[in-house]
Amino acid sequence: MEVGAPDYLAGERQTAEFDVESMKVTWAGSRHALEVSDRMARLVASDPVFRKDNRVMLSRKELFKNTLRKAAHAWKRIVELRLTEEEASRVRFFVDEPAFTDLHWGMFVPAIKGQGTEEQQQKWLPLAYKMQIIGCYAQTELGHGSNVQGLETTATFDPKTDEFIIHSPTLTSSKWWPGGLGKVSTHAVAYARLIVDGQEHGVHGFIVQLRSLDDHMPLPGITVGDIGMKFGSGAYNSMDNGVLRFDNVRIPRDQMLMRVLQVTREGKVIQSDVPRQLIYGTMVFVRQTIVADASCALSRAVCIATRYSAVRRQFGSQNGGPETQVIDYKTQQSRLFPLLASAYAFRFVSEWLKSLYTDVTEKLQRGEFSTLPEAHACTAGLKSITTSATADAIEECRKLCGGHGYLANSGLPELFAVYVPACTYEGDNTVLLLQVARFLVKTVSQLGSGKVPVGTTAYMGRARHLIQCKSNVQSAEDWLNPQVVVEAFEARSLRMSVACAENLAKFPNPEEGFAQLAADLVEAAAAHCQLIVVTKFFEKLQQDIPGKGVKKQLQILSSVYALYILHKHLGDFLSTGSITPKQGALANDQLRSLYSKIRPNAVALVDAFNYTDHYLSSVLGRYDGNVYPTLYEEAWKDPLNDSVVPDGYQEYIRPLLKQQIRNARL
Ligand SMILES: CCCCCCCCCC/C=C\C/C=C/C(=O)SCCNC(=O)CCNC(=O)[C@H](O)C(C)(C)COP(=O)(O)OP(=O)(O)OC[C@H]1O[C@@H](n2cnc3c(N)ncnc32)[C@H](O)[C@@H]1OP(=O)(O)O
Ligand SMILES: Cc1cc2nc3c(=O)[nH]c(=O)nc-3n(C[C@H](O)[C@H](O)[C@H](O)COP(=O)(O)OP(=O)(O)OC[C@H]3O[C@@H](n4cnc5c(N)ncnc54)[C@H](O)[C@@H]3O)c2cc1C
Repeated sequence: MEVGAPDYLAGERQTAEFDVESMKVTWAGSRHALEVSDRMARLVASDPVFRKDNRVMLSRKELFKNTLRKAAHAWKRIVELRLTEEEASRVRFFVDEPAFTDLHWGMFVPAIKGQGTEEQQQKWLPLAYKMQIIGCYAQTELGHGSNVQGLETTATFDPKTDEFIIHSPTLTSSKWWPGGLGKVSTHAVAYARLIVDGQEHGVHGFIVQLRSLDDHMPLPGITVGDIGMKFGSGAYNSMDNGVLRFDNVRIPRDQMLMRVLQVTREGKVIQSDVPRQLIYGTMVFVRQTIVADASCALSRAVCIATRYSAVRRQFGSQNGGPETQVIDYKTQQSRLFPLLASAYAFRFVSEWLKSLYTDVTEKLQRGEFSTLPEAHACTAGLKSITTSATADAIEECRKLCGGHGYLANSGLPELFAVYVPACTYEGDNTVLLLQVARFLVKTVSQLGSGKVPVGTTAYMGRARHLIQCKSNVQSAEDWLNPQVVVEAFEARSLRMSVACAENLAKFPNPEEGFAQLAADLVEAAAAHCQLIVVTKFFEKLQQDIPGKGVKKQLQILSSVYALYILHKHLGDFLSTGSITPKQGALANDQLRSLYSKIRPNAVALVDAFNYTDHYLSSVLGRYDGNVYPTLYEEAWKDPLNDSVVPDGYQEYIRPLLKQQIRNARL
């Protein structure tokens, strides 16, 4: 905010009962992370090239070219200022425009790192790091996305020339969706069925050059282009999601990513001791980053809706005084505050997930693979529940802002349009929950075998207790005890998984049973993932959290998150007998009283996200709360208002009006 400018939300900020600067550190993860983030946000906000308020007005071609300009400018600044990897990734984050660079840094580079041998990494990574080649991740095809084993593209080894022949045998085998592919990438990690000596060896990744490094023309045998406009204006249309066909394209043998499986010069196929699932490793990496991204998108929407709810007034004027701030309505609070709590919950679970991922990666480097299934289940499940909740929440925030939320300059419509595909990409959310369900059912089925469940399923080791325990909540206050809450969540989750396992056992064919019970399995998987989020929030509070009143606020938010989920899924808790109807009602009483505790802190709790007005790009979410004059000014900037009488008046409006006059005379 400019120095000396009026702050219409100052009163809201004065009621805060905690130190906002300390909360900013907790949200960012460390003082260092906050400092870097803050500096990069300001760098981007102060650079006119990164302007984004005109995005929805641009045609697809203009939007795309502008995105290229921004990406090139960002890279120039990164090089000129010698930014670290951490700083560079924050710059890309604050530029806030889906672009080919997301896939280059987010998937192409990680795929080579995770699936390439040492030599392959040494050859390709320096080129990618300097952006002398630009890559994408070409897995999905027109006919298959979720079913990776169903991909049709082939990679046939030719021992005569020591090459692979990459081919798209059918229309449905055309690669379809990869971001950055349509117009920019020079290379792809393309996934194809490996065929050696007539034998199939599953799907593997191959580095394929697509375009000339001299004139950007597609290489012989490559047909490539953009798949067309997507949902919304602006939004994800800055990305060139692409289509790609291979017509017997030859690549050297050493361009197959060979960490998991090697093909020798003689055409021998050698399986290393690395499990084949590592081919899916890039998806595990990205799913983990998507959970962090959910907390960003959600906190952004909540920041807009909270500030605007404090500015907006409707009804309730007493003796000509001001009307009631809509944030004071209990209904507004019961819709908004759980979303605020969810933003914090997702932030902390993403922190934990990142540490789990780092730990598993280190173990994989040492040849220890036992924790891979849990990493897969956690990343898949948390990606699923956090993106679904965030997509719903952005739309709820739009509604919380009433009519003005529907204006493009509220920032919410575009945020929604950019965000919703997160429920689909990197694995459709239902398909991913079914993966979690498989993991849970397997864990339950091994309970009697003496195998002790560990990690996030450790609670299943107490199945005997959890299957029959009764919650001893007797007052609303009791619901503030994390142990009581966690036990109710554990009982619900365990009982749902056990019920699924028991029902599955009734089917002679387990796969048929799995298919029939899929809807129940998805619910059991979601319950397990919600337990993880609740537990990790409470565990965060065990840490030393400095700053006046910060821990207290987080305790309130953790209880709000847990009790909101309990309220939303009360049916599960009751039908599994994990709590009684009376206890459910007490949880609701507690929730109401927690909302009152959040109210004086709400604006400060969203200030703690430390978002610049540039990043928020929302008139309603402005830091200073100066909403109405800005809305009024912005309206006049619309191209329709360039002329008082619109284009088309002479052709279409005037004749109509004249005709009415003639009709009236008749
Ligand atoms: C540096 C900056 C970072 C910034 C990041 C930027 C991010 C940018 C985001 C950009 C936005 C969009 C990009 C989008 C990209 C994409 O969408 S890429 C394509 C993604 N596609 C998918 O996600 C497909 C989903 N399908 C699958 O994952 C699999 O096909 C599925 C798991 C559903 C099934 O696979 P099958 O091989 O058939 O497996 P199955 O037989 O069921 O299971 C076998 C066995 O393997 C285990 N398993 C499955 N997956 C994994 C895994 N990933 N890791 C480990 N283990 C896995 C499974 O549990 C089974 O185990 P079991 O013990 O035998 O039961
Ligand atoms: C914006 C965007 C960016 C993308 N970027 C990339 C990229 O860079 N690279 C890339 O390779 N791909 C990319 N993709 C593709 C993406 O990964 C796939 O679309 C995604 O994995 C879903 O697969 P699908 O489209 O085949 O959906 P489908 O599997 O066809 O899903 C359709 C419906 O069927 C249901 N369904 C499917 N299988 C089952 C099952 N077994 N049981 C129950 N229900 C089922 C789903 O729940 C869904 O409701 C992108 C997609 C989008 C939207």
